[in-house]
Amino acid sequence: MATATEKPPLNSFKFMRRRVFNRAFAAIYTTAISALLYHHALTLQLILQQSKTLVNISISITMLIADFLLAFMWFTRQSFRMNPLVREVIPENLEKVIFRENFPTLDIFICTADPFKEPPLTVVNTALSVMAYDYPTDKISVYVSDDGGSQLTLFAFMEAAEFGRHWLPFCRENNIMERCPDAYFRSNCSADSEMQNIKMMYESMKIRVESVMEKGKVADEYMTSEQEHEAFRKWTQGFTRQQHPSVIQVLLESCKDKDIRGNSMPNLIYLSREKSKASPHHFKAGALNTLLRVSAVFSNAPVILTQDCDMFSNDPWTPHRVLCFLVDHLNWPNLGYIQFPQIFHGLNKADTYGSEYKYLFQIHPLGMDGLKGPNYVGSGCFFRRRIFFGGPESFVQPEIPELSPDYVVKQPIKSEEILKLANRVAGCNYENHSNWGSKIGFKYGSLVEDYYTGYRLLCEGWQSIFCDPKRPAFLGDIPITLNDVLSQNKRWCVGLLEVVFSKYNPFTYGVKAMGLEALCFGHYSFWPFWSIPITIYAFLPQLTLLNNISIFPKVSDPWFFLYAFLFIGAHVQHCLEFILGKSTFERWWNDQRMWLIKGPTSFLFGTIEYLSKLLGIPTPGFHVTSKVVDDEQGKRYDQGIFEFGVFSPMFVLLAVASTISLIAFLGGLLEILIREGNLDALFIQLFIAGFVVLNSLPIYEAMFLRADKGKMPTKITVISAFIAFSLCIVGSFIVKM
Ligand SMILES: O=c1ccn([C@@H]2O[C@H](COP(=O)(O)OP(=O)(O)O[C@H]3O[C@H](CO)[C@@H](O)[C@H](O)[C@H]3O)[C@@H](O)[C@H]2O)c(=O)[nH]1
Ligand SMILES: [Mn+2]
Repeated sequence: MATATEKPPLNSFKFMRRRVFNRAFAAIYTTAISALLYHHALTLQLILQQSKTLVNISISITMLIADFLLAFMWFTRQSFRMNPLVREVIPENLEKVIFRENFPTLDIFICTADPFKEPPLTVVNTALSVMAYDYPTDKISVYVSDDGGSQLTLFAFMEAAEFGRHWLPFCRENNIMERCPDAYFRSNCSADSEMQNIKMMYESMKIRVESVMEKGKVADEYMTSEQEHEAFRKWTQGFTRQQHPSVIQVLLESCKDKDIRGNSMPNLIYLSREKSKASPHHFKAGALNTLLRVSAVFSNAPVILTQDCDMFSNDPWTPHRVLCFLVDHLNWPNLGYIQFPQIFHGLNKADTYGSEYKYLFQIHPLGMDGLKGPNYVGSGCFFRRRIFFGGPESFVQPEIPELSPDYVVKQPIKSEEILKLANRVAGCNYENHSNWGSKIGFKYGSLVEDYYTGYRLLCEGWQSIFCDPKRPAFLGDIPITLNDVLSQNKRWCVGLLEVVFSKYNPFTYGVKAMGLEALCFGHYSFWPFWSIPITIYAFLPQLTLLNNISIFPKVSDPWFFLYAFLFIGAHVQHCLEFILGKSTFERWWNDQRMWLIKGPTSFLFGTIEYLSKLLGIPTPGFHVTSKVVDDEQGKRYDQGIFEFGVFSPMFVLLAVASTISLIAFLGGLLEILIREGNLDALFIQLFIAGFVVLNSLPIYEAMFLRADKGKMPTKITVISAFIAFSLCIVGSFIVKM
């Protein structure tokens, strides 16, 4: 073992050169924005002096509001650009610094919530991929939280425990990188008999799980031991997803269960916390807090990984990379978590729905890493257990000593006493009158529990680190229909607004606690507000264009160049950032298109849903994203065809906005070409309408040209065309008032 002085390095970082450019550009752009606001003030003054009509005044004020909000969002976004840094880890050096026997134990949490939206086989694959980490197996404990309370999921895990005994040694002996069985078998085929053998085992597990799924329950013939019968007896008549006792099943016990080579297996524990309609369960945050407690009782590892059920491990060395930061304790006494990016497999070439969320998951975290650290994104994040119990200097003691992060578990996990305690802390009333969700554990109060928890932890004084290795550490599923994408985004918006309107608002509370970093969180929290400028820009320039009212500077006016610079500058910078982040022009185009689409849909409807919730109108809460792929939809997705198909009120507004732009663009062109209208004065409006039309091409196609199941439902096309024409008529009446 190397001595302290000659310890080889485990990690390094460097600030990105582009921060210099970012800062210079930010200075120039700030000047331009100030000029824009000044121009707005001038216009408004002029209008008031000329005592024009109420309509003119309202138009000016509305455009001012839109531009002000865009400017504000731009301003907060610069926080990500001031100090980006990249890190590197050298896991090859790890075992020169710390012996394998001294690696800390690791508790891995996997959350699932619905066997029909999250197929148990997917969850099982995720679990197997992390059980097979290149890490001392007796130091790993995998906990599966099943909020769906489904015997189907438990059954799949019983099968997985058996299959794992073959899979783990197979991966180890063949030094396989893809330790998620499904991903491995999809990309490898060989005639090698060992591989054929294990593939057959996997297939037979798959068949068993799928046939149980089809039947909807686990029939007696599938239960092999008395222990299994015992476990499934919990599913009595009155057992429903919303109301049932806790189910905790130890499927593998590291000190007893061995793989086929005689090496120990990791602990594998199935948990479905108690649910009752009478007590709130706080969705995923509640599930994670139960996992924190139950895992404390069984193994209480100092390091925790949280994982969504569809995010499998793509690199067995990930824990090594994490340790490269964690063993460096002295440098980072306040280091609380290490976040890996969410990266997705199965994206189509163009990334039609911008599902990569390049900024959210890959570009912005680099910027935050140069400040206090990246936000927590719900999956692929390694925590120190201690972080959940108060700030670095202010430890908060949990109500029972067994849950304390420094408590040492003394009994075997299947002992009567331990199981009893585990069931107690998984009870739905356990958290009543306690600090869970406020001072201890994952924080309650927002549907984006990841964003909110990360934010609060950094406010408490913890730091975090972003680790983005070349080979993605995890790969996840993406929603492949527009409705799923927008519903997910809408849920996020509701959660973000819950934070904006709480006492922890990033611009007030956050700025005091963490300075510049708070603007990053503030920027995200204001996402739903984007609906205001985008919706204004989707309607106002178009409706005024149709009525020959000019609302922007003429092309011959020097102020025109300011508008041109602001538009081109922002778009070119985004596009460059995208391409430098190893993406393509096409993906950038779709990303900006999705941003426009979200304006009058998810951003706006998220805001409405939040307001309804305030008024006590029931809302869907945490609507889990479906991970099941319909074959036809999958095909269309691969071809890059937009998927509408269902009747969603969000689509109505989207179709109205696109139709109005089309009418305005064609009307404007006619006016200018045939009647020699004033191109000089109307150019910007014509350009905006044209830009929306260009972005809306797939929407027109879905409304008017397609016949497949994914087209815009005819009902929506008719309703929205009717609304669009009515709006045009009403608009022309109003301006003539
Ligand atoms: O009551 C619930 C609801 C959800 N989940 C789990 O939470 C995870 C995320 O749910 P999903 O429907 O996939 O949401 P997404 O919007 O795709 O997830 C992103 O956004 C969430 C916050 O809204 C984060 O929790 C996730 O980590 C992040 O990937 C899944 O594993 C679910 O099983 C639960 O355990 N209990
Ligand atoms: Mn997800």
